[in-house]
Amino acid sequence: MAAQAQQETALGSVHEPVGDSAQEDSLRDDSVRDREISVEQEHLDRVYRRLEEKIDEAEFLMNDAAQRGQVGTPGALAERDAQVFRAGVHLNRLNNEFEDFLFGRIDLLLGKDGKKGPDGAYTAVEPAEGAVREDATGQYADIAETLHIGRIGVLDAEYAPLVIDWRAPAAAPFYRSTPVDPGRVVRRRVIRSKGRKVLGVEDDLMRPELKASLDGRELPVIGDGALMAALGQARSHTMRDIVASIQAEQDLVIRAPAASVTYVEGGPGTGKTAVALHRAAYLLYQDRRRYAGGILIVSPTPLLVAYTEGVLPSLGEEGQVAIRAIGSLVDGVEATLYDSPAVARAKGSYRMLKVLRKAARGALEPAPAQGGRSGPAGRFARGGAEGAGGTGQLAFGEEPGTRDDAATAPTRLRVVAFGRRLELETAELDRIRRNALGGTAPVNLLRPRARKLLLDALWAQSGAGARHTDPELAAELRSSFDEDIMSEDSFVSFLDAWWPELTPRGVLAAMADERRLGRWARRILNPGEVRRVARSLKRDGLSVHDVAMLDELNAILGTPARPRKRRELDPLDQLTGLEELMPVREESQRERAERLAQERTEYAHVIVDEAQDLTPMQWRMVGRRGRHATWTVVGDPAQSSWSDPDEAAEARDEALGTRPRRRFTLTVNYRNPAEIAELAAKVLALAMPGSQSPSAVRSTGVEPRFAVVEESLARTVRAEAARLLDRVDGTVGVVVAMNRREEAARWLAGLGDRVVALGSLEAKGLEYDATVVVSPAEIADESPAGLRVLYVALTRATQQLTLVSGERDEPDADGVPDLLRD
Ligand SMILES: Nc1ncnc2c1ncn2[C@@H]1O[C@H](COP(=O)(O)OP(=O)(O)OP(=O)(O)O)[C@@H](O)[C@H]1O
Repeated sequence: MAAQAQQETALGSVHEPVGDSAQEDSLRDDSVRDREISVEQEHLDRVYRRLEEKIDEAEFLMNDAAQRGQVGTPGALAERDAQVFRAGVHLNRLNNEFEDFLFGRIDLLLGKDGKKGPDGAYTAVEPAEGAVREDATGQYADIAETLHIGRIGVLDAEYAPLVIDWRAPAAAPFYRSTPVDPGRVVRRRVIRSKGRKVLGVEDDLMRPELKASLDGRELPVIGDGALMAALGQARSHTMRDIVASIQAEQDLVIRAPAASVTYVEGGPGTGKTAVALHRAAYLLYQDRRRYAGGILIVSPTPLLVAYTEGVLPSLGEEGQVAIRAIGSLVDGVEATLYDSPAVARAKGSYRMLKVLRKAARGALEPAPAQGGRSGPAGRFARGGAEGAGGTGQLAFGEEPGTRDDAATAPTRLRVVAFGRRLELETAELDRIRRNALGGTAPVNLLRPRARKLLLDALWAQSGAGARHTDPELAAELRSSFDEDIMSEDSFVSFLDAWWPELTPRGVLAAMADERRLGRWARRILNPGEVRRVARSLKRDGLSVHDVAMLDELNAILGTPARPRKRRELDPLDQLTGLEELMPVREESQRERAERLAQERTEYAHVIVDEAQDLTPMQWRMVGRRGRHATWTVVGDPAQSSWSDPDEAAEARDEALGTRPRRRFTLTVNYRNPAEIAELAAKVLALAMPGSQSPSAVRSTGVEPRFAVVEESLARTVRAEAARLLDRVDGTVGVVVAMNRREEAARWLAGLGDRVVALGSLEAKGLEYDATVVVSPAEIADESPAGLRVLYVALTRATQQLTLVSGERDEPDADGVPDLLRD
């Protein structure tokens, strides 16, 4: 398996012909390596000199702009602003991207890149005829062109490229060429540098059969290839970019045209998350104006957001991309709680949509009386307007209900109009409410309709209409009747209390009342589900699934139009000199960008990571943020923790609409060594019989270890975690069933910050040098999707895996739990 993957991923490593003894070989290797490093160092020095010139230019531009500013005509001021802004951006980019921005090189045969393909990469990259020649010893050729690839493009003074931006079409062969399909590339080199110093080079040979020469010398090849070097590195708590070693099948996804939906499936460790992040950077590079509308990346957990959020800045992209956990998609809300599987199932499914629609309308009704106490009826009915004279005097006592608490709604309305006492009783008010709520319009937008129906009823009761047969006179009278009543503060207060503006949180709070929820969920949820959901809504704090419910309620309730706020004074309007302008301009640019990002509710492109986990309700929430967007959806059905994948697929298709799908599959597992991948495949066979696991790209020779609990679970897990900490340089993750999260953190106390405990659902997307998976049976039994969750847990390690089994796992004599035996 591993060998086959190696072939496909261009990992060939061929060294320059060397001498007789091993020692001679190694000396010679070192001197070739040093020579190659100094070649790249020379190039990097040239690039830095050029960058310094560019910085001088940018500074000159800014000073020049400052002088022009003193002229003071409006035209000159506008030009000054524009120049200062451009120069500032330029300077900022140069300063930020100075570190480690040159990372690649390709040496190419003679030939010409063809036209740009639909994905922006060059098509027809075949060598020119005669570029490869043949003699008795085999094929030979000269290197005709060398390109250096980096995080941004740099041109020399004559506009020749010193560095090509990794996203430019000309850089595509750096990623696309493989030994199977090399195009013009003979050697692909990854350059490791820190600041201004080149530290090393790693080469992959794309045409190992070819004897190629560069400037009259045979082309040397150094190292075992960049991919292997990258994969072997210890993991930290943050993800690294893979810009220097993106593989061909991944590059196809990264550069796929943005129109419609790019749909990517692939097993654990195939680089889906990495690819999604690099794709965001690529799309911005391709069409910055289009994506000024923002790119949203939806991630399953805050842990994965924290793990991945450094990648885009390292690729030079930040501002336009928002990475949000699915529980933080609604502004101002951060879900920290997890629901039990049964509650999650009820809250996440389409059934909940029906319940919410009923709740949103039902929340306007007064809550049933509790424990023998009367409902709110009496509290709002206080006669007292009688005799006050005038028109439209309304009387009811006490404070009106708060917006979030429809339970205090009044149940009687008294008003004196045209000298008559008019009164609407509970039954009439209820009838009017039901009438106003007919149809599906958002509840908060129905208030004018409800007000109109109230006035109709009061008018009818007054009998004034019947007394005037002249329709014009009657209409005039009616309109003054309405105006008088509506201008009374007390009528407005009654309306506020009887038809308050409902908030999503208010409705959710109303659903925590089991009796009310029971009414709204009749024949939709079973009584057990009603009880559990209501109980879960009583807790302080929100769960991930509550957030999708809040967002749905927001759409169901609607927001009435509000009077516009006065435009705030722009501080820029107040300033004169450049000294003042610079910091404020900088500040307000950033602030403005942040404000825009906060206010943004729709995006130009939406990327969904771990898409297999979204519930139908979550798909609806995400769908609302990309109604006019193009999409990239990455996921792995075999890792889904949602119990009803068919229902989720239906919701996904609804969110994505009729946009055409372009499908890709990633097939190579870059994370797990073959030894771990093979063990995980056993669980995959149980979880999703017949599905294919990705091929592991490397093997470590270290088999997974099986440990059995002896004295106590806590001790065994702690000892196994400590053992792994000794064996790897980077991180160790201890994955337990969700209900053991807190105790597991205590078991590991004092072992240092290289080790973390996490619940099975939190392990999504993360990776560690080594993992301890605690009681596979517990994880598998947690939910109907438990086996798939276990598959996720087993595929988190880059080097070593230990399984700890308790009694429930029924380990055999070798400690192998029942679930993982052949
Ligand atoms: N081309 C590459 N070069 C170097 N490292 C890579 C490459 N592709 C993937 N990786 C590494 O492989 C690991 C897995 O990648 P990633 O997390 O993106 O996979 P995934 O498909 O999202 O996995 P999962 O489905 O398990 O969450 C990461 O450490 C990533 O950096």
